[in-house]
Amino acid sequence: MGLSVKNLQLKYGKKEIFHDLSFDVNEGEIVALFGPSGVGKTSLLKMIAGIQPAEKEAIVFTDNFSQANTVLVFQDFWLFPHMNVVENIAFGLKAHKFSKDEIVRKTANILEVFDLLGLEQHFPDQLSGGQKQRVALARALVLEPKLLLLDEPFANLDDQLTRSMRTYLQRLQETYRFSIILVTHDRDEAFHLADRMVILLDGTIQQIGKPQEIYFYPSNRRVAETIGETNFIPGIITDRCFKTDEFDLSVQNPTQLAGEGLLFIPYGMEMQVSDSGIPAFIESCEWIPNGQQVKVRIGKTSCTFTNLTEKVIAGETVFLKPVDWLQVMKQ
Ligand SMILES: Nc1ncnc2c1ncn2[C@@H]1O[C@H](COP(=O)(O)OP(=O)(O)OP(=O)(O)O)[C@@H](O)[C@H]1O
Repeated sequence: MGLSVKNLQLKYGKKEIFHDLSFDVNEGEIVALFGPSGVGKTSLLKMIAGIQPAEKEAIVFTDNFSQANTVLVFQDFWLFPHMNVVENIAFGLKAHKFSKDEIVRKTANILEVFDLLGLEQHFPDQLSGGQKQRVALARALVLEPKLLLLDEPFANLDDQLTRSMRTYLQRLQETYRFSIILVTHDRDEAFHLADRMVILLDGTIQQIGKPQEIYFYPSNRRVAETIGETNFIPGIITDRCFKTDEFDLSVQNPTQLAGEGLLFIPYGMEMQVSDSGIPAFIESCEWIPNGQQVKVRIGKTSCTFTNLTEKVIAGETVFLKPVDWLQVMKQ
C-alpha cells in the first residue's frame, strides 16, 4: 500500500463538507477522485499534502510513502511569474537543499523528459497553456515524489492538448511508477486514466471501483446519474426478475429490491439485436465516431444505446438482449 485515508472529516465552520471518507491508494496506482464542484475534492488533496489540517490518524502513509514525498500540482499550475522555466523547476530542489551539481543534473534531465529544451529562459507569461502545464508537472516530478496529487490538471487545456498531455502523463507514470490521485470533473478523463475511481457525492464516498465496474454497475441511482449515459426503465421487481407490460428479464438485484423499481441500462452496454428479448422501436440512428448511436422506445421510455451488435434502421421494431447482466435500482 501507500496511503490510507481513514474516516476523514471536513467542516468549514458549522458546514460539514464530508464525513467518514476512507480509501486507500496503492503503490503505482492512479486513483481518480470524481465528484461535482464543491464536494471537497481540492480540500481533500490539500489535507493529504499536509497544507490543510486533518485529524490525527486520518491520513496514514505506509511503506516508503510520506507527506514529504507527496507533491500537489494545483489546477492553475501556480508557476512563479518572476522565475524562468529553469528557476521554477529548480525551486523545490533548492528548498530541499540539493547540491548545486545535483540541481543542474536533475533539472537538465527533467527538461529533456518534458520536452522543454529551448524554453529554459522563458518566463511563464511567454509559455502556452500546454508548456506551462509541462513545467508544472516537471517541477513536481523533479522531486521524484511517490505520490502525485493532481487537481484538475487538464482543465485549462483544449481537447487535443488534453489528449496528448494525458498520454504523456501515462507514459511518465508507467516509467517512474509513482502513484497519482487525480481530481477531475471529467468522466472520460477518469475512465481513461484511472485504475480505480472514488465517487464522492453528498458528503460521502458512494462507490470505489474500476471505471468499468462503476460505469456498468453503479451502486445507486445518484452515482449512475453523475456518471451519465443512463437509461432507466420503470417496472416491477420480484426477486431476480424484472417485469414490465412489454417484457420480463432475469436481472441482478444486489440490494434485494422488491416491488416498483428501475432497470438500469448504460448507453454502452452491449445489446444483441435478436429475435426475442426487449422489444424496442427504433426512433433514430446517428453516426458517432465509435459506431452508431441509436434512440429507441421501450414501452413508454426513450432510451439510447451506443453498442448494438448490428446496424438497425429507424422505424423498425427489433428485440434486444443484453450480453451481460443488467441491474435494478430503487426509483
Ligand atoms: N477555506 C475555506 N473556508 C470556508 N469554506 C471553504 C474553504 N475552502 C473551501 N470551502 C468551501 O468548501 C467546499 C468544498 O470546496 P473544495 O474546493 O474543496 O471543493 P471541490 O470539490 O474541489 O470544488 P471544485 O471542483 O469546484 O474545485 C466549497 O463549498 C467551498 O466553497
